[in-house]
Amino acid sequence: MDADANPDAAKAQSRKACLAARDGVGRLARAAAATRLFARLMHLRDRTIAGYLPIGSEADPRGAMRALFGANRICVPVVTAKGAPLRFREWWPGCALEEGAFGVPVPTEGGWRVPDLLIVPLVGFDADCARLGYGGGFYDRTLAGMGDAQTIGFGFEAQRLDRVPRGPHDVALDAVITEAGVYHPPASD
Ligand SMILES: Nc1nc2c(c(=O)[nH]1)N(C=O)[C@@H](CNc1ccc(C(=O)N[C@@H](CCC(=O)O)C(=O)O)cc1)CN2
Ligand SMILES: Nc1ncnc2c1ncn2[C@@H]1O[C@H](COP(=O)(O)OP(=O)(O)OP(=O)(O)O)[C@@H](O)[C@H]1O
Repeated sequence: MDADANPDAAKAQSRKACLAARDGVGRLARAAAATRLFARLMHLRDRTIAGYLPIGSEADPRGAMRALFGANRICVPVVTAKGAPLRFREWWPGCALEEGAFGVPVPTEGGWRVPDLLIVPLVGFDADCARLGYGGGFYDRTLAGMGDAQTIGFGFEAQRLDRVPRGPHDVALDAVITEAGVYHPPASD
């Protein structure tokens, strides 16, 4: 099968494999990934940074979110409607949360923010920084409308595919951080 000709079917297959691999990631790799994310972002000041509140076996960015809070504004994604871009609500350490769409925790109060940097959860990725998500298209729709915001995928080596099947809407990330290092997309020129 030509994966790019039928990306939705190819993605569904890859998604299962990536989620199973992610479920198997151990504590050491999880701690190492979190440390790398923090090391990469700790210099930031006066930014509006979208983190996320992890579900299932996702890499946990909350340590970096807590550390970045204070010198930066932190927000997290909220699904407001199917087929709509995500919106981002202010988050702070210990803020009250409730269960939102798809079982994702969301803050109960706080203003809406427009992030200039997004830490993006991954189901899978490849070395060119193509991303595979849960399949709702939420991040693709969101990033399509965000202009020059910086995007950093966060996950584990176990989630790396040889090549993520490309769909017409897919937006490549500016970097992917895992426990092993940082990936950047190939230069476009
Ligand atoms: N932590 C986190 N927050 C996020 C996302 C995400 O991927 N991760 N999203 C990214 O778009 C949006 C929520 N969209 C989602 C769309 C589908 C599923 C989903 O299919 N979940 C699986 C099982 C989840 C698990 O691992 O426990 C399911 O419902 O079967 C999850 C989130 C916004 N917030
Ligand atoms: N910008 C967009 N406009 C319209 N449809 C889109 C857009 N982005 C994605 N879609 C559609 O949404 C569906 C899911 O897309 P895709 O499989 O790429 O999601 P994903 O990136 O894995 O998931 P997510 O972004 O929610 O984590 C596809 O059918 C795709 O065509």
